Amino acid sequence: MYVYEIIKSINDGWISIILSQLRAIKKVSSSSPSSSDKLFSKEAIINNKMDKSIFFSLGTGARFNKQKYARDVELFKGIKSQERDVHQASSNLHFFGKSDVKVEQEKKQKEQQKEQQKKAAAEEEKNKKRQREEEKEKEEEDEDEEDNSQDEENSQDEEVDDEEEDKDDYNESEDEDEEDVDIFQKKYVPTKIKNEDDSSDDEDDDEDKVKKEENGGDNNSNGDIRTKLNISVTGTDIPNVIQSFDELLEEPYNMRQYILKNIRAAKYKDPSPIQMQSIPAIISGREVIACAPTGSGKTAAFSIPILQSLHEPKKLGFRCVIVSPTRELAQQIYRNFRLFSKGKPFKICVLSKTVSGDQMAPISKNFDILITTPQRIVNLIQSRVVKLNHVEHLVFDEADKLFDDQFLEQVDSVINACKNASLKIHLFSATMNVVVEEMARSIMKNPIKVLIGSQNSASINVDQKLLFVGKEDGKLLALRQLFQKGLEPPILIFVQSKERATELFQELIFDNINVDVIHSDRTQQQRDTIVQRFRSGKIWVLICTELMARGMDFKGVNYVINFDFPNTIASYVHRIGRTGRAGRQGKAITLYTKDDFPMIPSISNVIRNSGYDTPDWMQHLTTDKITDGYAEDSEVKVRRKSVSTIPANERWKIHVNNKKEQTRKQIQYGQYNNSKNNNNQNNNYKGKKPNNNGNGGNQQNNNNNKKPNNNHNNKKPQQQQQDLKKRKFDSPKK
Ligand SMILES: Nc1ncnc2c1ncn2[C@@H]1O[C@H](COP(=O)(O)OP(=O)(O)OP(=O)(O)O)[C@@H](O)[C@H]1O
Repeated sequence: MYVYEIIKSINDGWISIILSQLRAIKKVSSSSPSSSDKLFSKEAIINNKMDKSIFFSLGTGARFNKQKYARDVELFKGIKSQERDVHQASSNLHFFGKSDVKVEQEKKQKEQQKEQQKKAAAEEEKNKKRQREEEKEKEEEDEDEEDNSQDEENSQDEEVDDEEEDKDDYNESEDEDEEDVDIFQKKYVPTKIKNEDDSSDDEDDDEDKVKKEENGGDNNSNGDIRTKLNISVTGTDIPNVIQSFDELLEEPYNMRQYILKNIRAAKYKDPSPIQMQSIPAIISGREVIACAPTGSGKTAAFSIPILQSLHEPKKLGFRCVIVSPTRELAQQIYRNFRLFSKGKPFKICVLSKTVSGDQMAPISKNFDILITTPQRIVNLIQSRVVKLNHVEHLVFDEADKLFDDQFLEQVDSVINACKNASLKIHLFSATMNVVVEEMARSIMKNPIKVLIGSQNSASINVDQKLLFVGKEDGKLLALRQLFQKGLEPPILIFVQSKERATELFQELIFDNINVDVIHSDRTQQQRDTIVQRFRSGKIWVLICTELMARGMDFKGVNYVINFDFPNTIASYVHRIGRTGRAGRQGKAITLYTKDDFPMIPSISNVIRNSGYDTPDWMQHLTTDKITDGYAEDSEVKVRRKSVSTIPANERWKIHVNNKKEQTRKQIQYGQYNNSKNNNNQNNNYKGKKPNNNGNGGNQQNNNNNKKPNNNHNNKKPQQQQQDLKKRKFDSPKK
């Protein structure tokens, strides 16, 4: 061993070290005369007793006296060829020294090994912890079981009704997995393309700089992640982002096992950027203003941490209130809470018109979580049926809409009714404006603002196109042409008003399109049925108003068509956000006429900011009334000519003749019986390509069922016609 140290020392020219090594040899030799030999003996190597470090110490360029040490070389060669295991032992040894690269590789390998060992130990520790937690959970569950069965008996009809939908939720998640949808965080929001005239952008940038400074800069690893994923945060003492849901099991979050189990069951692999920052913030007891693109998982970003923070069901009365602008969205949020609270008997309720104050009064104390529209809760507050003294979390989903004039007074009443000193207020939306934010900040305590991407931007997953159709009459023609080219359902078509929705429905139903219409004049039951049928693929094309623009999470919508141009930028962003959700791709086509020119520059800007192209002239269009789409007076309401083209009775005749013709053709080609046998499949578009006959791929479907696919399905044609006329007559009352 010492011989090699000496060689190395010679090589390095360190005489003094040589002397000391020689002294050492002398010492060793005197104590054990043959020790030097032993070091290189076959046995020593076989038993791997040799101190390998000696070989590692020979660096590149060590001039080894091969002649002198030929014996050792031969010995090594011999051992390599003779002994397999020795071969292995000796393979770690580099007799003739190693290149720097090899040394480096060795080092890295060692480090990796160490790292792996460390990870394995950590993993083991984690598993142990998980096991302990699970055991604890099990004990808790056993305790809860008694409560649970009692709670089930008391639970609201609504909850039972929604059981079916809950199942759908899980199925939908599985679909998602099948498609292998990429997690959202891998996507990056493209760099904002600046409009020279857009001074507000510059202001935003300045503001961003200030925010980053407030946030202590982006120099740490958290800062890197935030920068990479376009997460901007403002506020003080901002908790770190989480990069996996598993991190929530650890300190300081100590997430309950059952929640994580539910997250896994929902097939959420990784948190989305808004979840990465909002979940730790809310669990840490902070108030949050969250602004993130449509379909980026905001609902889970508040429901998961709130469930963790509520800890256990308590019969104190509502401890969490979620306010949403529409009943449909409230139902959806309710399902989300149910999904993540499975296994814990939290009592969750959605307030609807059918739940009267009398019904609510005796049971309100049993509930933990309330999801409601503003008017419903205000009614109960005013009639003193519910008390909100114990509310710990108050969430305004679609906050900018709720803080709008339409709801502001009601929102104010709700805030005033929440008297708990430790109340936390949270605001969530894909769009936010300065006025709302300022208003909210005045009632919030040291909130953290989380912004994903740039404010008020459209989802980058939606391919957006603007389509000029000349005059109002051109819209229907353009729509029919689009259908003829083949649009893959499900499709959402947005129009400006209930009346226009009905008119368009009446046009399309006679084109044999599997279409239905939803707006606020339809009954609650009709609305529920339509939403469910659209979700399950029984309706392929859904005509709707702003009622469906915000929050609705219909998985897999392929197209959003803005038949009527949206009135505001926020409306545009939310409408087209019904597609391209959870990392999927979607398409949006917006029809426009000359009347819509005032909104073109700002919408064109939004499209460009999300990474899609628009013609240059749109940026420079000057009209009498250019708007920025956010100020109260900026809403552009265009008076539009009726959608209807021909009188209803004429349309009916055409429809009946078409039907007859189609049936005749099918019988002629022997398709009728075959398609009848496939009746069940026809209710679902999944896996089918649209045909090119202008009916959205539903010709067979309609024929087989012998009825149009709308809510008149079970009625006779004459009855349908009467209903249609009645509806047309009824609908103008707003
Ligand atoms: N971490 C995740 N992994 C996979 N899917 C997720 C994750 N978080 C949420 N989702 C799914 O993404 C979809 C959109 O979520 P959500 O409805 O909460 O979006 P949103 O941001 O509230 O959209 P909007 O602004 O339109 O209301 C849902 O189907 C939800 O199940």
